[in-house]
Amino acid sequence: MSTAVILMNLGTPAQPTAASVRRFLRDFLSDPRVVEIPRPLWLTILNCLVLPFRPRRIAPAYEGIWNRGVDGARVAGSPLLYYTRTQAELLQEHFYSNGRDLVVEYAMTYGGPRLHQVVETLRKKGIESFVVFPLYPQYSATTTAAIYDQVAQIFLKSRDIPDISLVRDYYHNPLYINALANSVREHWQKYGPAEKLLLSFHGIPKANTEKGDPYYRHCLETARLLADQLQIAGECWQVSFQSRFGKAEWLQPYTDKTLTEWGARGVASVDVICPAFSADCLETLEEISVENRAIFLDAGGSEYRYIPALNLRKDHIEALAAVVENRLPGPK
Ligand SMILES: C=CC1=C(C)c2cc3[nH]c(cc4nc(cc5[nH]c(cc1n2)c(C)c5CCC(=O)O)C(CCC(=O)O)=C4C)c(C)c3C=C
Ligand SMILES: [Fe+2]
Ligand SMILES: [Fe+2]
Repeated sequence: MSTAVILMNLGTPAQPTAASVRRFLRDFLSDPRVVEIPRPLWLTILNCLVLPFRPRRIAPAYEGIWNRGVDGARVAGSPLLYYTRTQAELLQEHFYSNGRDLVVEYAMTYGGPRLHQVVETLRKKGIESFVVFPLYPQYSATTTAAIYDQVAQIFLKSRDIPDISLVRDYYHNPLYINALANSVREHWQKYGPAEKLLLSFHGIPKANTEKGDPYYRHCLETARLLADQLQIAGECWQVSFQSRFGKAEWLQPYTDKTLTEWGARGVASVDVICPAFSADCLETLEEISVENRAIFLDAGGSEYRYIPALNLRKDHIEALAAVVENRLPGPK
């Protein structure tokens, strides 16, 4: 039976323009998995307060990262799209060279390419079995479950549903933790370790955790496993949460507040890693590498270094391959 792996990530605007960002945000923020405020109220806020203003504010930030990957490397268009597409190509090469007859494609939850289009094209090519792989190591209903919903929606009216396997999470996968640890060690070899290592995860509303979303627990477990592997003392590292949106309380401690406190308290140098992002994107290349750097330096810090996402690292592609292999029938 021919099998396809579909790597999935969040999605990104088609262009770094206000019109394009508006289209993307409308699609993304209309998903009830992403914002759980009661529908009529949220749609009013979205249409009257968010979509008329946020795209114009965010478009310049997208402009700033467009065609530029980590360390200023030239990439085509949106870094998130570039890294996801190239991850799919590298994973395809990995399987070819290991004699595995698997097709690897990619899709985005919002924007494009859409999952339903990718699935349709693959089915026309005779694919009968799918591994849908959200590139979110830590499960959250706001991200991973949104992809499960799309899979269910695609086959809602089908009689003959193909074999589908969905990867729920890989926050404690040893190869993923190992790739993170290697990336930190290589960074330390280049620059020497900073006084503190900040593990900044994308936030979600605190209420989601209270209602049972395991994301917070998954983040803490990834952090503990990484710190164990790096053998760093408790006072040298901390978890924080970035990218909050709206007025409600999100998971704490917040990344920007933590950096302000550290700068003011005399912490001179900090390394920042973002383990929830499998690819560099707006939230790492702009929010972490530019905005939060300025916050730390303004607060009194002197050295701020961002450790890139795992992106196209060989050990990352091998970790993704291992997660896929676990989903396939046959000897492991
Ligand atoms: C409104 C609520 C949001 C939740 C909940 C949320 C969860 C969440 N997001 C990611 C990963 C990414 N988010 C990205 C951008 C982004 N996220 C939100 C809002 C929420 N995210 C917005 C509004 C945006 C767009 C930018 C902005 O307007 O500020 C991205 C980057 C996209 C890109 O184009 O580069 C990623 C990736 C995770 C992992 C997560 C929950 C665990
Ligand atoms: Fe987000
Ligand atoms: Fe952000």
